[in-house]
Amino acid sequence: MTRCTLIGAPIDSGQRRPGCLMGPAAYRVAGLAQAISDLGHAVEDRGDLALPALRPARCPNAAVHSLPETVGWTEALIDSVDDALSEGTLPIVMGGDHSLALGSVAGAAGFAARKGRPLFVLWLDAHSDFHTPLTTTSGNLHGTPVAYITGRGGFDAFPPFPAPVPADRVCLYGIRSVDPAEHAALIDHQLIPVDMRTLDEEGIVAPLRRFLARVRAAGGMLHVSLDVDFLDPAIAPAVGTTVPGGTTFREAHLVMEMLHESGLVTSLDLVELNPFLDDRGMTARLMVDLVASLMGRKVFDRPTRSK
Ligand SMILES: NC(=[NH2+])NCCC[C@H](N)C(=O)O
Ligand SMILES: [Mn+2]
Ligand SMILES: [Mn+2]
Repeated sequence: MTRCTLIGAPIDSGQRRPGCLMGPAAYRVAGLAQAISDLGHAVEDRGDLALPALRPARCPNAAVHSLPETVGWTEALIDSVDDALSEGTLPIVMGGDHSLALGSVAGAAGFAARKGRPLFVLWLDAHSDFHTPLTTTSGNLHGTPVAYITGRGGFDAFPPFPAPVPADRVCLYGIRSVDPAEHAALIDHQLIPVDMRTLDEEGIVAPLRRFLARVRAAGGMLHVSLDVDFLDPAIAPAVGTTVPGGTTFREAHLVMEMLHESGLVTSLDLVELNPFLDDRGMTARLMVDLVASLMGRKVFDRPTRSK
């Protein structure tokens, strides 16, 4: 039995297409808490975070937008994720765009540092999100958390990242859209993504097994950040940054089932769901279903619907 804390993060400011702020509501409507408690776990929904009073923040890159909001959300998430971990629970952050991971991973990193445990990050995404505020050309800060997590510069407006995560403890999984500046920086940091080509060749299991073995051997904590666009847009249309060629239903579930069996996951983000773009809730429901697999639902536990 795991105790889970649901944290609503109604955040839209990391990109330009409105709708992600409805994410937490969609997860509640799709029955996230029930799906987890049906598996025998305890769940507490803390409701939605509020944006703290904004302080001015500036960035030399004129493309960057919504910096004060993003800094504010980052601060709120650092505290709520750290609190949930300190209470011995598994925080599940219901986003909200991926900029929320600036705060959720920083909160997990602060906690891990106090416990003297290494933090590992599994980034399930079509994108590497490795821009800094200085290199992004879209100006959308949801494309930057992996740079913040690994301690790259350019985040002067943000709280200093507690104990930056070395690049070799970050596993980018399912990647198939990387901007030129990100690509150069990935090479620089020797951060080799497990891209879709690799998954095509090796299968979804082997690279994940290798990573999880390293987390276990190090006695690490594991933060999982699940971006809706990790999934193929055919099965998960409710996202503003679709890229064809994503993971299938079974590949994604297999990842979640392996994560469950590993027993290593200590915090989780659900990001980029834009319910405004959904098709009768199919993406929200799939995300809830994936969380259920992560929390212990087995492949046999599926009902057959007649008609
Ligand atoms: N979390 C995401 N969906 N990120 C998409 C980022 C796309 C692109 N690399 C950008 O920086 O604008
Ligand atoms: Mn992302
Ligand atoms: Mn993405």
